[in-house]
Amino acid sequence: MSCRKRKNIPLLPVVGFEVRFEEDWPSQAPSCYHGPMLLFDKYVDGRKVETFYACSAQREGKNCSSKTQMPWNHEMMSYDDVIAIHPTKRKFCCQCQKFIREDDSATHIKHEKKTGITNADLIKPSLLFLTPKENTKTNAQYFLSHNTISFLHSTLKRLQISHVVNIGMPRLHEHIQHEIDGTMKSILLDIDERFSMFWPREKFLQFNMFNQHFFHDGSEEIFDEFLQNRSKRKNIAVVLDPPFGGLVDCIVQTIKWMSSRTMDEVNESKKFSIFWIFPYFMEKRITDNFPFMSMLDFQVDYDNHKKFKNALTGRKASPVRIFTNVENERIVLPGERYRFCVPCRRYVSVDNDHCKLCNSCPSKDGRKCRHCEKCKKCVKSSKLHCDSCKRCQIPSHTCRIDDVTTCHLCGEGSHRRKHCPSLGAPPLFK
Ligand SMILES: C[S@+](CC[C@H](N)C(=O)[O-])C[C@H]1O[C@@H](n2cnc3c(N)ncnc32)[C@H](O)[C@@H]1O
Ligand SMILES: [Zn+2]
Ligand SMILES: [Zn+2]
Ligand SMILES: [Zn+2]
Ligand SMILES: [Zn+2]
Ligand SMILES: [Zn+2]
Ligand SMILES: [Zn+2]
Repeated sequence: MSCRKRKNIPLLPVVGFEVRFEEDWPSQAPSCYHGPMLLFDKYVDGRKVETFYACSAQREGKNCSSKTQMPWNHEMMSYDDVIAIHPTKRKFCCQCQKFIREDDSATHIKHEKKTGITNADLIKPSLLFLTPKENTKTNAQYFLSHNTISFLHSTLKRLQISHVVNIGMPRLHEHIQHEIDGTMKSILLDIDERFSMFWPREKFLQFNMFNQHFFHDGSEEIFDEFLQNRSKRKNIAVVLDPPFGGLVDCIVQTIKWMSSRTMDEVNESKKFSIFWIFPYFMEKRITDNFPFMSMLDFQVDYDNHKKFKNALTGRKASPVRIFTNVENERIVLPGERYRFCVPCRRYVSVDNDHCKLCNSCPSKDGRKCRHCEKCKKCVKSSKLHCDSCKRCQIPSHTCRIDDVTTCHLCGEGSHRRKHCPSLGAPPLFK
């Protein structure tokens, strides 16, 4: 194949940020409303140019304006307040996203409201009440589809999990609460304070997963009580669905922190099952930190995420996967879209053909692969081998001397370091 050669393309500086966890962090760090700030190193073309503290939650970087409590927090009723009101008298203002007190009705006269709210309704906040905060970079609040939730739930059941820590996973938490037998216990850790109107403190703690900060006194004790092995044996799982713009290193820290909190009497950190929802192209970043984790072929989808739809619906295939430390052969991927690969000992997508030469089912993005003799590995079937680039490329590519189209952070070819999702840039299909 011949390729167009273009030289002298001006190269833009490659800017990147890395978070640094010092020994004495967080005690030395300044704080904002979201807890201790993170220490960032800024790199331009691989050279460190600046070191600064920034808010851990607001991915807009340094400009966290929320030094104190959000003003409307004070007006929000607590779960205890809500539950004390008779169901026929409960009123929720959809526009203001809060329950209304009798004497405050006038303010909301023109707003859309829900009334006659039963206790059964209250355990479905994300399904019935809350408008996803999807536009703010801080929240990236997309709710997982029913299909994905059922898969996660049946997997937890099959693994005989007794206690589930849901970090940024409101839908799964709700789903577990619906269980009739109620044998599985679950707690939600999320930064969205609106959940405190729907759950008692034993079931919801306002928490920042990027710096392990709890927003209210007494939360740590509640969390430890949930985790720790008293007399009964607990089989714990942590399920995380972080905003994709979040930093991998911070989530890694949070998992290590969880591990240190599950110490049992003999001072040994108890093993727990991890399910971390993240895009497939972050695989290397995750497995570099946690070599014991692997990526499932299951495609995760969201209800309100226009870009990440299930392949079955004919819309764009989801790039979102689940990373886990559980042996893959114990996780049964459901339905006709998946099959069990005997040599790989794991379930894979039916399109992910086993390659005898690579000895794996190599597809990452759900699309078919082809083995390239020259590259000595499987590549996306849409690519052809380019002799100038010495690797397989899309046919329309431009050969370049420097491989500037590969991201230095995650190694993915679709963006540069500057646009890497791990740095807070909107990640996909730009
Ligand atoms: C379920 S959504 C999933 C978003 C999806 N991974 C994406 O980026 O498109 C993320 C959840 O995490 C919560 N969340 C966002 N930032 C958080 C933080 N710093 N700490 C804890 N929870 C957070 C949101 O409120 C939301 O419920
Ligand atoms: Zn902040
Ligand atoms: Zn209102
Ligand atoms: Zn295979
Ligand atoms: Zn191959
Ligand atoms: Zn090739
Ligand atoms: Zn080329």
